[in-house]
Amino acid sequence: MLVIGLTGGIGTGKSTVSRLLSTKHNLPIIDADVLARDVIAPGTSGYDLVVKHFGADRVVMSDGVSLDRAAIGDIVFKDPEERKWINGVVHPRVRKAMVQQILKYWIRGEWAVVLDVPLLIEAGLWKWVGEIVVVYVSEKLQLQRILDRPSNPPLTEEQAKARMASQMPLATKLTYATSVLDNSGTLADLEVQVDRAVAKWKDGQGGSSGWWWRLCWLVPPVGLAAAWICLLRTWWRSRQPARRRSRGETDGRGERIEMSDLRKRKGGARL
Ligand SMILES: CC(C)(COP(=O)(O)OP(=O)(O)OC[C@H]1O[C@@H](n2cnc3c(N)ncnc32)[C@H](O)[C@@H]1O)[C@@H](O)C(=O)NCCC(=O)NCCS
Ligand SMILES: Nc1ncnc2c1ncn2[C@@H]1O[C@H](COP(=O)(O)OP(=O)(O)OP(=O)(O)O)[C@@H](O)[C@H]1O
Repeated sequence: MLVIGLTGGIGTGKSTVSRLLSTKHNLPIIDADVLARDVIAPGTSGYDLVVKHFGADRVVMSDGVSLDRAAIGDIVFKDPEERKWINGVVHPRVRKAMVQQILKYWIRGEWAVVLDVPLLIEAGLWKWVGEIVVVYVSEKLQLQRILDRPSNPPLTEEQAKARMASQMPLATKLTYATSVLDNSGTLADLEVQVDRAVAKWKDGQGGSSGWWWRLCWLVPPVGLAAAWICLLRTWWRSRQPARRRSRGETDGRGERIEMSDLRKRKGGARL
């Protein structure tokens, strides 16, 4: 089963792409935002921790039970330490729920599953998926779409900018991508790109017969070996010097490669 990691920035169009993948292409979707709500819903250990940490007077609504998500958002998107704290509560629980759902879809014999995770790269989950799809728009359009989106209560420009700033820049996320969906155009433009991406993934899984994923499913040792190869390939691609440089990594190895590139260009002159 191909595990597709779908990511991007807040408001770049991940849910819009998920909807297309689910309704048009029948792919199962695991939505991290939904799981992140479930794991701090009333009655969970996550809820108790959040209420105890932030204080019921700040984050519980007037009904005495429901969490005031806007109030929590105002705290955590302004304060990196508080964001780190809530991530520490939510992320391990979301990861566990995701693994359970992936297993469920694998047992069902699905050929692929989509993980819609806004923080796929930030949280390091990109290492565990076979495809990394980044939904991209410019920062200007991103802000515009967040502000235009119907939400209750609507986000102010300041709140939207605080959320954007709390995430890794989209340009850096692009350097991890195995597929990029440019959502700067119309919904029809996006749909064409989604169709093309699905066709590519299907090809990789054995085309219309799906012989390859069926073999992996029916013979688990083959499936396991294929999964390891797939993870190694994702990891290897991410180590490529060009990708590392473009996301600003300047460790020794990257610098040496740049220097040797320069040497070649200068006809071997000493630098
Ligand atoms: C702070 C909370 C309560 C605000 O809830 P609210 O309903 O207003 O927003 P919602 O959950 O729908 O998130 C909207 C978007 O905000 C961005 N976002 C959410 N949490 C984070 C975070 N910790 N860091 C950066 N961006 C985030 C994502 O792009 C997400 O799609 C909520 O976002 C939360 O619990 N966040 C911490 C857990 C988390 O990281 N969730 C993201 C998926 S794992
Ligand atoms: N191509 C498009 N043209 C116009 N509007 C769009 C397009 N794609 C998405 N939108 C709109 O932009 C807004 C943000 O899209 P969406 O909710 O899919 O983003 P998201 O990445 O899932 O956001 P979040 O990180 O908050 O979950 C929505 O109101 C959506 O309808």
